[in-house]
Amino acid sequence: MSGKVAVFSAGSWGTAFSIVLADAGNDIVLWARREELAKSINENRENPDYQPGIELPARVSATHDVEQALAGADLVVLATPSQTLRQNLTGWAPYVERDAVLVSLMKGVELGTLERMSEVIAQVTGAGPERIAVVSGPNLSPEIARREPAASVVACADEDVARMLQKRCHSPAFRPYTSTDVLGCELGGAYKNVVGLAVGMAVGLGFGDNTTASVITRGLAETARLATALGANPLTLMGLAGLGDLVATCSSPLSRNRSFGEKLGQGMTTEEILASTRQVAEGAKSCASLHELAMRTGIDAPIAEHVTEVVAGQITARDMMSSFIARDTKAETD
Ligand SMILES: NC(=O)C1=CN([C@@H]2O[C@H](COP(=O)(O)OP(=O)(O)OC[C@H]3O[C@@H](n4cnc5c(N)ncnc54)[C@H](O)[C@@H]3O)[C@@H](O)[C@H]2O)C=CC1
Ligand SMILES: O=C(CO)COP(=O)(O)O
Repeated sequence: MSGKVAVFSAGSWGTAFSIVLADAGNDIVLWARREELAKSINENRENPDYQPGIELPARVSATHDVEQALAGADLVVLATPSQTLRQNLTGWAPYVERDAVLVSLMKGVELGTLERMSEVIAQVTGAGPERIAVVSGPNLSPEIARREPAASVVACADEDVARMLQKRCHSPAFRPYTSTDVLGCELGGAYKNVVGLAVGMAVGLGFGDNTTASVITRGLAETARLATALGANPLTLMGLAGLGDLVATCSSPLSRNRSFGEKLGQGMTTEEILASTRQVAEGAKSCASLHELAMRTGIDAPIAEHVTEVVAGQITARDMMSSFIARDTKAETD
């Protein structure tokens, strides 16, 4: 099964996932925000800004023209920073083919509205749940771009659509599993970034594996508590889009969220860290929306709460770790 796929945009994950889709037999048009980047990708077969040193397959071409990217595409893959999706998609939506399936690769929750990316897509495009899908799993983009073996979850409320997407992105190095739990996959993906920040802070403070394993495990408990309260299948959180992604993010120096946390742990401020990178660390924004979502749902979320405070400069990473230990004691399963 193959066809034309439009990928928005040519950042780290959009570029790496284009390689997966091309290896699976699709023709990809990769939209780049900057015209000169699109030109450079077409001329040099490489995205020097986001996946340097990786040769792009012949099936991948780039454009800065939205209409050209979307014409005839039956799959539209969205990989912008989460907080920019609504505004961007509002401009792109008029050119999306009527029956195209919109696929979110994003791992964030919108500030203010507290909406997941699939909800933003539904509102902006009017697409029904059978046209909205999510891909989420332990997929650090530099490893995917190098075609190192990895698995992931493709979720859509309509199982037939999930199966179609599974076929469209099953490549020799990338193994997708289907799910109908869109909410569970999205919350797993967004929450692991926040836990990755907390783990990074512990690493930056010089703490070892007991500390990081404790934060990872309690992070998974916190994620599952909120996601299941909102209707997720608990097994999703034990799978690739939950535990799998949490392990990859929290253990890898390639993770931008973990690295961001590490710098906070070493004493840098959020502003200093943001000024030092062009890539997005979604957890630095979604910590606040997830904390608010947890409060609104009546769920205890100390990791999201404290990470939000550290990112906002209200407490230090060391304060956060002390507070985790000093909290009222309780049963593990409460
Ligand atoms: N990089 C990775 O390993 C993975 C990333 N993701 C998720 O994919 C999403 C995108 O992440 P990355 O590609 O890694 O980010 P990135 O920072 O590498 O690239 C972001 C892309 O969005 C564009 N962009 C930035 N601000 C924009 C704006 N205001 N309007 C339009 N375009 C804008 C940039 O030009 C760039 O093409 C995030 O939600 C991230 O959590 C998910 C799985 C893996
Ligand atoms: O989502 C990811 C891996 O699955 C990428 O993590 P970072 O955004 O922290 O780099």
